[in-house]
Amino acid sequence: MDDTLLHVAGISKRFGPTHALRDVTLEIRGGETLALIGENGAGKSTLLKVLSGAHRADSGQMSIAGKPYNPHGPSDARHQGVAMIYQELNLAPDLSVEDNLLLGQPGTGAGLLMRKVQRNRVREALDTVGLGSLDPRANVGEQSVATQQLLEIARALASNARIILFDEPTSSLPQQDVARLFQIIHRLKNSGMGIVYISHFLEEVREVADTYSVLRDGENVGSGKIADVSDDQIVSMMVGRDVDDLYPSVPHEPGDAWVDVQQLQGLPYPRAVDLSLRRGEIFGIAGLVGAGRTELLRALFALDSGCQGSVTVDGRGIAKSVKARMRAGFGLLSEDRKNEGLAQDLSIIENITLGSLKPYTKAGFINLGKRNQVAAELMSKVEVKAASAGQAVSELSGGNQQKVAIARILHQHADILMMDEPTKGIDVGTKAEIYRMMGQLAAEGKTIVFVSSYLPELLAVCDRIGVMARGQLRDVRSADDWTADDIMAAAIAIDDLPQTTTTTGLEA
Ligand SMILES: Nc1ncnc2c1ncn2[C@@H]1O[C@H](COP(=O)(O)OP(=O)(O)OP(=O)(O)O)[C@@H](O)[C@H]1O
Repeated sequence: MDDTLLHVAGISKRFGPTHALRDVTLEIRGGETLALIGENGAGKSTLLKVLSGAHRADSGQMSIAGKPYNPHGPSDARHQGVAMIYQELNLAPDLSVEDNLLLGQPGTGAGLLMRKVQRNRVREALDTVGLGSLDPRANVGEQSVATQQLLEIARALASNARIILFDEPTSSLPQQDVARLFQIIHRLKNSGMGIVYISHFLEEVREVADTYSVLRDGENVGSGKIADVSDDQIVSMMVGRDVDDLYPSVPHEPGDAWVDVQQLQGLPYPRAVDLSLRRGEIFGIAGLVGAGRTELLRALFALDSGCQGSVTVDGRGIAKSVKARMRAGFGLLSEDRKNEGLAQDLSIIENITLGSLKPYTKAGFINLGKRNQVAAELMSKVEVKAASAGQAVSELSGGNQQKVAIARILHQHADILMMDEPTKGIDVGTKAEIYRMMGQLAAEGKTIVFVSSYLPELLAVCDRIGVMARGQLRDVRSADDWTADDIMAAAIAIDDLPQTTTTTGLEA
């Protein structure tokens, strides 16, 4: 018997000159989780948007349990049993849990009996996602990101979804919530639903998925059972060539200590941080979500008023202003690229060069040719995939936006590059390129401060690693003297009870 739940054949989708999907085919059975894998810009999110009714395909056919499926929009897709869980959560923060779960469903506000049926459905959905003790009248805006994500799933269940689509669902979750999410995905799958799951972490893919499909440049390049392929095989399908080293290292020798930080104090984090950084070293910072890692970088960059403490570079005290810190060589890659990082409506070129137009300006005129050439070189260095350098950043895939942000701090010629989760949302092949680039920059004598929640990359790439816990930089050692378990132990302060630990990271 054919137990195909979702069948997708010959789907194509263009955005102007960009062929985001070409003749894509996909199949999911009930009780199966399919991992959708591919480089940044390969078309994964576009495919999920077509499946969830947010985009209309230019051509191709879809069917659910043998019946044609052509959603007119996301709510029509939901009515037909397909729900999408986005990275950015989509609930109404001012409404109650119950109202959110019933939003857009037929019969809301109808008679008492209907209301009772609906309440039961909400209860059941909350139970299934492990939120049975949550008050349905509680306000959604007061819940944590992890709870809101579970509520999104509960909402899909309350609307009788048969197929749930997840677009990098772990990217903003702490590790203990990741484990819970995986349990729930397994539960949904075992109840006969079909799941599609996008992730850049192969460890995650192996943990949740039964089957995989790899997209490259919008085309299917491989599919099958996840147990039948190695990580190397998946990576070479993604990038179209063998990648022999996922953590390439460039020889570099850390030199003298030249940045000295004393008693750096924020409101309330960081707390009395002393730190010494050497030329040509990659200094990693590990820690749990909320431990103050981002705040430490912001304080070093003098972004928040009210910070105390001294920062010297080569023995010179540096004033407490962003301008002074930038002049002294500091550059910051923010984790929050949407709000703080990039101007979404401006082009790639403008985003890369806007911070420092001086090298191209003469008598008040900008030498556009030169500027464009430098931007193009940086784009190819970090391998930004775009229709053209003039394309608006908002039209790029998430990972490619991150690469533009990296190109921008390279353009500033910063000597002390502070990178907050620089590989978040970046595919494995490009991650390797970023590690290589960090090694090259260190070999040129630059200092890199690398905040990451993904322990394998910290351990493989850094010269030294410090662990932050509750605002303090507690323990700094040579990377060779750390293991993943030691880092976890240092990151979890004694009174922060450990729940689940893995060796892959401290958060997703
Ligand atoms: N609204 C849009 N306008 C123009 N181009 C778009 C639009 N949405 C996506 N694209 C392009 O379609 C291609 C596929 O993008 P998509 O977001 O599907 O990639 P992805 O595989 O999800 O990447 P990532 O891993 O970086 O999230 C990219 O080249 C992207 O720039």
